[in-house]
Amino acid sequence: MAVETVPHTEQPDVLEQTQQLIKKALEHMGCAESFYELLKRPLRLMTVRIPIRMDDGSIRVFTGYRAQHNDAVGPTKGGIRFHLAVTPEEVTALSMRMSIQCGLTDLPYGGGMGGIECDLRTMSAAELERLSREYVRAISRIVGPTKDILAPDMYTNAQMMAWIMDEYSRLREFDSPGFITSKPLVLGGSAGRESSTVKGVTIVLREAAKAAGVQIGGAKVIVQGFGHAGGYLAKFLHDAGAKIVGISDASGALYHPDGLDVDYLLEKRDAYGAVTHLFASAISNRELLAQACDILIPAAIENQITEENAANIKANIVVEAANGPTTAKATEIFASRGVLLVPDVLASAGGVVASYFERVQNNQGCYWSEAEVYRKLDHVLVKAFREVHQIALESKVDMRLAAYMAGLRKMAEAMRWRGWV
Ligand SMILES: NC(=O)c1ccc[n+]([C@@H]2O[C@H](COP(=O)([O-])OP(=O)(O)OC[C@H]3O[C@@H](n4cnc5c(N)ncnc54)[C@H](O)[C@@H]3O)[C@@H](O)[C@H]2O)c1
Repeated sequence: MAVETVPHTEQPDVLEQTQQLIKKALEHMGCAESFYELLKRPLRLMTVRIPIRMDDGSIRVFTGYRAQHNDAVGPTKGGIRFHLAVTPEEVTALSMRMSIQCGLTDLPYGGGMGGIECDLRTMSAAELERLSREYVRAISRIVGPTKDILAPDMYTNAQMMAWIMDEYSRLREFDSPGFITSKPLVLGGSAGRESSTVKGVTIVLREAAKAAGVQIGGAKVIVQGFGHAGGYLAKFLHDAGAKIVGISDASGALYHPDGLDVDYLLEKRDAYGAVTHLFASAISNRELLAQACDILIPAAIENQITEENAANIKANIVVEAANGPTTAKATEIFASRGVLLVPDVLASAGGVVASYFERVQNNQGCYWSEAEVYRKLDHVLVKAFREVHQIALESKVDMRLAAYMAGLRKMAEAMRWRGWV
């Protein structure tokens, strides 16, 4: 029985938006049309059909993908998501964004991304293990520690990474920890990897505040979303002396100009990051975004800041902890108003940098402390932020376009040297 899939209408838009940004960035960089011709699609996109015997004895056929955007600089690298709405367009767009993240942080990688159409909630652990193992067998010809390095993404975790690494090592008949990152520590995982993405957000936020002349101590901050990312960021900023004047979750928002009690809210928050339903004074997310603050951190879902509300936002700095919270039109409005927008590709780049550190440690057989990982992460992200900011100032473009230009620079040069363009 084939797995049921649902249409995911947003996916082609994500691909189209990513392609448009790449095209615009290459034009600003003075690259010929041939660069875009190659970069508008992945070099390889593999589709696999995977028959799995389910616990009840029936066979179910799953569809999986692996996109490898560009390997001019080095092997591709990127996550795997297990989700019913995974499509080839989605993994294509995400592989392109991974290329940008690797490029702007100067990692020796291009972007990759994969996924399997499946609904984890309906599968047992044994079925998931069989699916993880068969997926890597199905794509084994095109992946490997020097070809394409895998990692977790939505709805995948360290256990699945361990199964995939184990299956790949069996296939190749040698232990291959550097083939996949975010493994359990005992299998060659890296200290600090789990918090590296959100830790990275705090590093670029600190740099953005410096660049905009805003002191974090005493700054008024609104955080949209109070889950893993939003809760961590609210706590980090609160401890750094900022005043968290607003937070929100899926059902509403809380705002107080004198600051909220973040520790109390974190204590009351449930496992889904929900807390505002406990308060009669809750307002809507839309109302929250229009309140006074110096720094706004969207850390929930996409398309929250649009051409309809961008002009009402009071913050001088907006840091996109979530993926795609600001539309292209809203990005333009921010740029025309002088709001410093730190785009998602830069704000969330800490994860792939820490994945790279994990692979370096696997190759060396020598492991670093969490403090060492964070020190190195700081160094890479400060450099990345400064480069992107400088490109934005020099080329008079917004930070999102500047991030794409920084992300494509090395890849474009490598393609030229290789004679691909
Ligand atoms: N988990 C991480 O380490 C991490 C790090 C950096 C960035 N991110 C990104 O941040 C975003 C959130 O991830 P997470 O891990 O915190 O998820 P999560 O599921 O832990 O939390 C999501 C939060 O957003 C809230 N939310 C959902 N819909 C909302 C809406 N319409 N309006 C306002 N709030 C809403 C939920 O109530 C919850 O508080 C994602 O885009 C993710 O990619 C996650």
